[in-house]
Amino acid sequence: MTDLREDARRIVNEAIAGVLPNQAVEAALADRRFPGRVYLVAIGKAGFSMAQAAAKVLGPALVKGAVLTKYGHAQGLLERIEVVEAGHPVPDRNTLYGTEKVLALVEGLTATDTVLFLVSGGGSALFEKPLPGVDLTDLEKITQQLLACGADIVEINTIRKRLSAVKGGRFAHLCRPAQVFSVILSDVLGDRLDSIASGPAWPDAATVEDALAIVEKYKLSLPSSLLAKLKLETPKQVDNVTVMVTGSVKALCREAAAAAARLGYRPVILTTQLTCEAREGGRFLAAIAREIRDGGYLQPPCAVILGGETVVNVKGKGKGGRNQEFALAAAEGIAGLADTVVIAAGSDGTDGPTDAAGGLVDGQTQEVLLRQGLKIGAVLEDNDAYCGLAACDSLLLSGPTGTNVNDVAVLLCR
Ligand SMILES: O=C(O)C(=O)CO
Repeated sequence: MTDLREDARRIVNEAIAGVLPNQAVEAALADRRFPGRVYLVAIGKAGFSMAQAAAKVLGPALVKGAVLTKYGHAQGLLERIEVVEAGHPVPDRNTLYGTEKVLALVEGLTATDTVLFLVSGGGSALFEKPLPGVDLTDLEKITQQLLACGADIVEINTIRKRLSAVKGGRFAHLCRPAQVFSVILSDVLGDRLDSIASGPAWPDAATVEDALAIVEKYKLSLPSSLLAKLKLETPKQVDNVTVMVTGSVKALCREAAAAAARLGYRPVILTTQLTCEAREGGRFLAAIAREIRDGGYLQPPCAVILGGETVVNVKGKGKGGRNQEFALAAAEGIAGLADTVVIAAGSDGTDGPTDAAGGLVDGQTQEVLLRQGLKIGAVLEDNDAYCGLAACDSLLLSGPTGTNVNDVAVLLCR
């Protein structure tokens, strides 16, 4: 009989392999002919693999390009394409440097030129030029507040768009008169094009009122200069863009279900739209495990799959990410159960500001931590899931995967 933990790893690895963007980008470009010169811009955590796939299809038709991706996400050099790594989730100097490179690339194009714009999640932090009057320190401070307050990605990006000269449709305007052909790997539930990477080439659906309501809801502290920027309307029309969306958390969950079935588990995808507090998600999945062990709901061997993007309200000083909090909370809920594991992973391989993708726990995890004097409740209170999971050898350390379509959690019962 195979090891339950190994099965969980395998299911997640195979699910991620099934949503790598390479094939989708190749398919999107295979029969497409662009009339004039083609310039490539790829932003986001999957930027390198998307650019690599596109360059392979375009061959000599590609004049030049730029990739802006997160530190550690470049996988080598690409001919005629400059690769810049930068800060994520908080933008840094390299973000601004890389963005200037991109803007130089699209300056002075003609109406027959095409900007092939490859977009993946993470692009908001990696592609940024602040509006005049906003500086990098302002962006760092507001990003940190937004990430810690429990706002979801649509809310976070509603604010980001209003402080930026490239987000919320403004990049598409800067490419004019060239046409923009955009291939988008979605990491936003419902595939909202104005939210994925803050929609550099899509009109902003949010209004000034929406932005101010978010400031009020989360009691964000902003200097009056930034508040004034939030009151400026973003472009509501973009007329030089064609978009193809590829990949999503739904596909990730379907791949996980198929991988589980191959290993002999009965798979059930419970939802692909989980957006609650991460630890609540973990507790919920643990409650389902208990139900299964009580003889209800599903017969083992089974795999219960959740997909989505949970949030964390950061109150402590520890280190972690939403998938790590999810897994650790689940460990408390499944404590003492035999033949039960929970794995929670970000498909990009980097959960929160850490080098871990998530966590993998079982019915013994809580006991192992208690023997070291660590109580799961206290670790979660300090938002220190990384250290908690490290202490019981339960971190997932895959490294960057080359894709980014949000998160998956799997409960395996045998
Ligand atoms: O805005 C971003 O960068 C995200 O990760 C969501 O697409």
